[in-house]
Amino acid sequence: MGRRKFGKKHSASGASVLKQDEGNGLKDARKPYNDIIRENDNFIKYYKVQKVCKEDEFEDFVQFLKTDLPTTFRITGSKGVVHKLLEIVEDNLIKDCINQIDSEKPPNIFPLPWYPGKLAWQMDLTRKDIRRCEAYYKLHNFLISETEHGTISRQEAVSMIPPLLLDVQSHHKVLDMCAAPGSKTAQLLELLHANGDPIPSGYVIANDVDNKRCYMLVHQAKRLNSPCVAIINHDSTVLPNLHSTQSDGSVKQVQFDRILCDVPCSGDGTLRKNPDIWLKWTAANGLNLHGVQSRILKRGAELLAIDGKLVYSTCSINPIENEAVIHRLLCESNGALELVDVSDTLPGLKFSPGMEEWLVCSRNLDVYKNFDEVDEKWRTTIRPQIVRILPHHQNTGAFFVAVLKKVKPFHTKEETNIKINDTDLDVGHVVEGSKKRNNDDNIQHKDETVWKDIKSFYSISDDFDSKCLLTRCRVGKKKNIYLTTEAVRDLVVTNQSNIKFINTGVKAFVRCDNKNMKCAFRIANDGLDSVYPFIGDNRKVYIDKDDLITLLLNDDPQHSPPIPSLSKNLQLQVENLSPGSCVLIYREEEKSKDLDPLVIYMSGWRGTTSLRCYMDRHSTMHLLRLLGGDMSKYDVNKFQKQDDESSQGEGCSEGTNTEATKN
Ligand SMILES: C[S@@+](CC[C@H](N)C(=O)[O-])C[C@H]1O[C@@H](n2cnc3c(N)ncnc32)[C@H](O)[C@@H]1O
Repeated sequence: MGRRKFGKKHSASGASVLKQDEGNGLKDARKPYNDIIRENDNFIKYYKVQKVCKEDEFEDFVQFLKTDLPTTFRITGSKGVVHKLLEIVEDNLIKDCINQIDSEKPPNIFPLPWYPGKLAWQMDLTRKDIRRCEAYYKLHNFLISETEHGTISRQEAVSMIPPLLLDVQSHHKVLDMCAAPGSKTAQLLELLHANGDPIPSGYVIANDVDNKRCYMLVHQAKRLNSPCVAIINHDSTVLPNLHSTQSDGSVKQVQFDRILCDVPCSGDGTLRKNPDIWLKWTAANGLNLHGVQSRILKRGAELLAIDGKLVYSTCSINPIENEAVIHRLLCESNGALELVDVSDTLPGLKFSPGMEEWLVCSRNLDVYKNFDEVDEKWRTTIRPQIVRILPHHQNTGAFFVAVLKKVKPFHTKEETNIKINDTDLDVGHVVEGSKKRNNDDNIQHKDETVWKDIKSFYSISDDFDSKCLLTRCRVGKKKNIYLTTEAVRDLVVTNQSNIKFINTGVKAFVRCDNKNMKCAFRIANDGLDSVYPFIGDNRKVYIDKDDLITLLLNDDPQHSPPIPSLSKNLQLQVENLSPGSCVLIYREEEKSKDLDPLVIYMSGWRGTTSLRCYMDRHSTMHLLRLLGGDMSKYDVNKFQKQDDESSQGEGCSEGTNTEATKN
């Protein structure tokens, strides 16, 4: 969910420009949010005449829109981690906030009733409350470090709904047509990995027309460490067909099992989060976007497999951007698409059914008085399987979701079934932009050597498909080696002449060129969950809680914990381990058969006399939090330590401690 930037053209989408002096005539919309007068007569008039909710609810609807949005977040990760984090939220975080607040009415913090497994939480606090109030500094630190680590996602409640309704399974081919900044892409990826499979056979292709915004997707994908994602940069209205190689070597057009069309919209459902929209709202915004929204949806329907599901969503309240778009496609599809009734899918979610009638108004709010004047396509009734969420239903933003199922072919373009030469990309490259791949035998040869060294040093099992390792450049020393899946690699290789791939793969190995190690690459934390099952026992070290906490508390690369300072068990394990990269494994003792134990894999380094783990600051905080270790060194109260704030920076990267390899 999201909306176009203020006053920004969206040329590629063909959508019109939102001008600064639109709306209620105020020229300078760049006011501090506090100073914005949350009123717009045209907005009120328009939605009254559209009968967007029952008459007796209208006042509530408007009042809720005028208040700030509560904060929400989702918990994600392996089952063991999720269970632990839930415990921390319920037992520590909430109590902490309540105890700290010097008020009779502490903030309400509760799990969203409709989100499965208590994994999404809402608190009646705005982002600003949390940032500015000292009592919430631990909560603020929690939100920042867990977000950066990838174990929570701060996402608006209503924006969590479309991926849930898509019902993604680990084998699904999923397309996210308008993906940036990527909160829903992240959720789709989580669902793909939900059954615990570190390398699912399905994938998510995340597309956005805006090249810069595609890099927001890169950041999201990096947080989640999935090898099953590729980011592409196209106008969805004319998204080229993608092809994949079949088992018989032929190449066939990809038909997606699941498609998300979270289209660009006027965004008036986000008024609580973006009050500047009050200043520039006009009825024209929705009208101008209807065309591009319809074209994106239609292209999505073309790319959908038979029996596949497509979710169309907007954060707009306007029926012209919502029901009218769905209605238009249903009319054109000649029975190929059906609306799916999702009204019972998320018990506990309050919503209104889709609108059955709507009006077309001009920019000046001239409503078509004589209904005969209105084109047929605007006025037919739509069945109410659609989910419409308004802010007063359950104190959220406003949102629109419709789920479509394809039951027979629709606008089929000729299916291509072409033979191509199988491109043998042993250690290939991550494609940046539309650069074409050219063969370079020398590099292939060198890469084979690199792979041989890695395979032998880590005793990597023969089941591991080294073709799925990619590098970013074809010439010179490779810095990082990325892991992708067979299916994603095939897509990159097969489509690189007509698809602009921005990024794919998760970092699996990092060059470290240390004279003490017999391999030039160390293991990266990012891809460890996927690579771990293939690593031999010779580089695995099992670590207990106390030793792990000792390692995590050490942040001085020049003085890593000396081996004799660690437990006897650990000393014995590393005694015969040659210097270099290793995997540290922590396994919590099983408390109950019903609960998955906490298991953590980390990239470690056995120095000549010391042992350490590679962890950035946020991941260190995350692990200490899970282990119940002393966090005082990192869980800084910025109100007491204002001067240190910049040095507590939020952008550390793995291996802040690159010097560690010298120990
Ligand atoms: C509502 S936002 C998507 C929010 C995103 N799904 C999320 O959950 O974070 C709409 C996105 O559509 C992109 N967009 C606009 N026109 C497009 C087009 N014709 N093709 C593809 N993407 C487009 C915009 O750049 C913007 O990032």
